[in-house]
Amino acid sequence: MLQVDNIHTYYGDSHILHGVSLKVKAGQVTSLLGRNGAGKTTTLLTMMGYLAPRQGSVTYKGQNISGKPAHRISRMGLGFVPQERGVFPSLTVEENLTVAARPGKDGRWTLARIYELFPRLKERRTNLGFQLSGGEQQMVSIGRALMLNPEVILLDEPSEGLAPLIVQEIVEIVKRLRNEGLGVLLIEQNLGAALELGDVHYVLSKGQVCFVGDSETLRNDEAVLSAHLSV
Ligand SMILES: Nc1ncnc2c1ncn2[C@@H]1O[C@H](COP(=O)(O)OP(=O)(O)OP(=O)(O)O)[C@@H](O)[C@H]1O
Repeated sequence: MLQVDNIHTYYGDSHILHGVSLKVKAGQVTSLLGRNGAGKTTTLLTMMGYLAPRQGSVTYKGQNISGKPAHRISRMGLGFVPQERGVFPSLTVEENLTVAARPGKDGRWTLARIYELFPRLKERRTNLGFQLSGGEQQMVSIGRALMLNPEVILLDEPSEGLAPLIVQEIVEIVKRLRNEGLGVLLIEQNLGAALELGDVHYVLSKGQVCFVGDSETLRNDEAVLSAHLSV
């Protein structure tokens, strides 16, 4: 569905991604792991069109999307939940959710369905962005991406800084999205959550993929766990 082939991405003269390739399939969670600075966020930003790869390509449903502007890529069906969450502080929860909403082909995600997925957001729908907890902000950020009716959703460290109970809530939400047939690409520092969720894991090191495999294979690969995942 979404495929990255041999991308090389730079920040100015700094060569960050050295030939990263990966695939995101519908109805699966693809996890992207690796130490700080390994290139995970850079990979997502390249896929979403915020950075243009100097070499290689990003293909979505057979179409080369590398170098297309981010707003067009998002309109094609790629939802993005950035690490910094991007909640507008002076808008209400409901305004944050609807500000960029757009019906998809089958208009599946509506405000009512987002509130069913996140009952807490319904309770807080008139609260302003700056009044929300970290977990609630993360829910708004995921809900807002869903309101664009994506077929693939890219999540950059959704559990970062959240209490364990909220992390578990986010894990359950990601499972539901996968079960609804979305393709999910997940950057996750919480290895337990990543192992629970990931159908396939890619481990990045210095801008290159150094491991691809399922949770069981990763759990048993002590060399990769200790060298690249601080376990
Ligand atoms: N705007 C930028 N300008 C220059 N270098 C950058 C920029 N953003 C990131 N980098 C560098 O690119 C490398 C990869 O960063 P990236 O954010 O992709 O890593 P990451 O694996 O997502 O790690 P983290 O968990 O810290 O976000 C790092 O060495 C980082 O210092």
